[in-house]
Amino acid sequence: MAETEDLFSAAGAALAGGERERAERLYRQLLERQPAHVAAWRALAGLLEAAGRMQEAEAAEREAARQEALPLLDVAEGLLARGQPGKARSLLQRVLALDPASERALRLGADAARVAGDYPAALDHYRRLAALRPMNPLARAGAALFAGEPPALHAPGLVLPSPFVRWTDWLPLERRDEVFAYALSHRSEMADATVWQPDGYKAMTGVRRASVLYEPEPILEWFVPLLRRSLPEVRRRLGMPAFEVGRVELQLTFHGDGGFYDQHRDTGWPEAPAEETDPRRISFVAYFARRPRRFSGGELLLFDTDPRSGQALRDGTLVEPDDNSVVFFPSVVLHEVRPIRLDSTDPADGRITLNGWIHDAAGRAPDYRP
Ligand SMILES: O=C(O)CCC(=O)C(=O)O
Ligand SMILES: [Fe+2]
Repeated sequence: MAETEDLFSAAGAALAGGERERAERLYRQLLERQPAHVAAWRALAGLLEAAGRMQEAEAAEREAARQEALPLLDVAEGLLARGQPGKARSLLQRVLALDPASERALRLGADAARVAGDYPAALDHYRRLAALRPMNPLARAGAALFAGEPPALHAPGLVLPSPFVRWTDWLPLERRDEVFAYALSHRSEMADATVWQPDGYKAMTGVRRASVLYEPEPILEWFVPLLRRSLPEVRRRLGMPAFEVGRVELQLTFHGDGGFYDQHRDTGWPEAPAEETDPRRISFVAYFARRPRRFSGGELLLFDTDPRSGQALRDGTLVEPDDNSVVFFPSVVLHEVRPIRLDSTDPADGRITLNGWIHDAAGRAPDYRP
């Protein structure tokens, strides 16, 4: 280190003494030893510019910016891993201002935007990555997903954002109001939500806290046909092969203050018997809430999954539980409901969903993995 600083001073002195060639040689020597020396790159860039060697000067300036951005990328990645996407995003904006071609900043920026539920920003980052690396599978998959297009490619083995389809302002308003009113008038009939255990379904408040009303008849009648009509488009965008639709499970679910559902997949938690959940292909959740929402939290998180281990690698994509929005995702995708905070006991202030699963009539274990 001391040696490089000596070189830096010597180069500066040479420059001040008008010995441009010697200064250049010294800066280059220094940078060979310490390529991360931002000030040396900048000094070299200035020297080259003064000599009219514009292309070389620009290259040195770009390298200075790239080297300045590198440590910020590590910090941003750490912030993201510690659940601070907001801070990570502002840092990454700085990095991209310095070095617009930083693939790592674009990847991290897309991750940070996804986990903040900012899909337009995620799309923008994937598109910029795709412009730099047109064949990069992550760039192509991310750009297609957030543009609402079918998956661009089949890339088994890669960790890609889990596919989903989300629509806002989904139901006609009368239908939206009908569900909301039905949920409120049947609130007292809802039972504690359960999860599967080897000795049967159990309420386990350390894993899931919610109330459920199974198969709400008057809603089923029109809701299930509506789902069926949406299915071709949903399947297309999930890149899911056609299957013969079997049963559709439907439930009305309520989350109040403290409600949540830990990480799980709807095809079994941690391992449900095949006959219980194997036929589930597509999970759907339609959200109902007061506008503006009175509760905070309660977002759905779709994890990025390592296809080899089946474990969640990253928080993935956040889905806001906006009133009258709906989300569809493959039932094999790992997900969770983040804790809900609410300082009211009025059920109308809570998080109401119509959620369930579309079955494959053949009922086999899924041959589809996202
Ligand atoms: O309420 C949600 O957003 C998801 C619910 C869920 O994961 C489930 O019921 O299996
Ligand atoms: Fe689920």
